[in-house]
Amino acid sequence: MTEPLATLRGVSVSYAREGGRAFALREVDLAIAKGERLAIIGESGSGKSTLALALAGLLPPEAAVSGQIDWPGFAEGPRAGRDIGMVFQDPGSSLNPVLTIGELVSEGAVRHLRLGRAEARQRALDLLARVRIPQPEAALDAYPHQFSGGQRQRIAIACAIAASPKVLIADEATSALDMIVQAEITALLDMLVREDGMSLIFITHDIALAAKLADSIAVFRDAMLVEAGPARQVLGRPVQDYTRSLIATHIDFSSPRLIGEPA
Ligand SMILES: Nc1ncnc2c1ncn2[C@@H]1O[C@H](COP(=O)(O)OP(=O)(O)OP(=O)(O)O)[C@@H](O)[C@H]1O
Repeated sequence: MTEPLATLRGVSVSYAREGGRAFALREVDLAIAKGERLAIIGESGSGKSTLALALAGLLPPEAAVSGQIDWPGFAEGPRAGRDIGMVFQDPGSSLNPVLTIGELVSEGAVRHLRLGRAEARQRALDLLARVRIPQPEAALDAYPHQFSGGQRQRIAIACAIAASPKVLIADEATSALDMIVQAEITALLDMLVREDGMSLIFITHDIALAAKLADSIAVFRDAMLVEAGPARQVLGRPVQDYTRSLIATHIDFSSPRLIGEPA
C-alpha cells in the first residue's frame, strides 16, 4: 500500500475582492502519496500556484484558508526550504542578483542543516556539480547574471534541494525556457527525484511534460479540482469533458503544420 504524503480535505483559499470574496481554491480534496510525481494542470488562473503555496505553507497573510492539510510524516508540518524545496518559473527573479552562486546555494544548508562556512561551501560545490553546472568551483564566486536561463534554473534547483527536502514543488519550472533546455531541466528533475526518493509536485501548462514525468495528474479549473488519478487514466480515458478539451487543445497546438500541402 502506498503511504500518504499529504491529504487535503475541503481546502479552500479565497481573497477579498470588491463586493465579496474570490476563490482561488474551492473545496479541494486530494491525496498525495509518498514518492509520487504529481502533475497539476489547468488553465491560467485555475488555482495551481495557490495549491502549491498552500502545500508549502507560503500563502500570503491576506489569503483566507479553510479545510485541512494533513502531513502524516511531519509531526509539526513540513517547513518550506527544509522539508519542501520550491522551484519557480523565472530563476532570474528568484535568485538574488547581489549574492554569489556559492552564497545562494549554501544558504539553505547553512540555515536548515546548520553547516559551518567551509562545509556549506563544499555542499554548494557538490550541489552545483550534481545539477551539472560546468566548472562548479569557479561558479561558486560568480553571480546569477553570468549564467544562461537554463543554467540559472539549474542553480535554482540546487538551492531548492540544498537542505535535502523530501518534497520538491516545481511551479512552471521549465515554462520560460526553450524546448531543448526544457528537456534538459526535465531530465535533471527526473534524475534528482529518482536518486533522492523525493516526492515531486509539478505545475505545468504542458500536458506532454505531465505525460512524461507524472505518475498522477490533478486537473484544475476555476479553483476546483475537476479530475485526478493515475496519469495514464487521466490522459488516456479522461472522465471530464474539460480534461478532454485540454488534451485536445494541446494536441492541436503540438501537431506539426503540414507546410506545402495543397489547398
Ligand atoms: N495574493 C492574491 N491576491 C488576490 N488574488 C489572488 C492572489 N493570488 C492568487 N489570486 C487569484 O487566485 C486565482 C488563482 O490564481 P493562481 O495563481 O493559483 O492560478 P494558476 O492556475 O497558478 O495560474 P497561472 O497558470 O496563470 O500561474 C486567480 O484568479 C488569481 O488572480
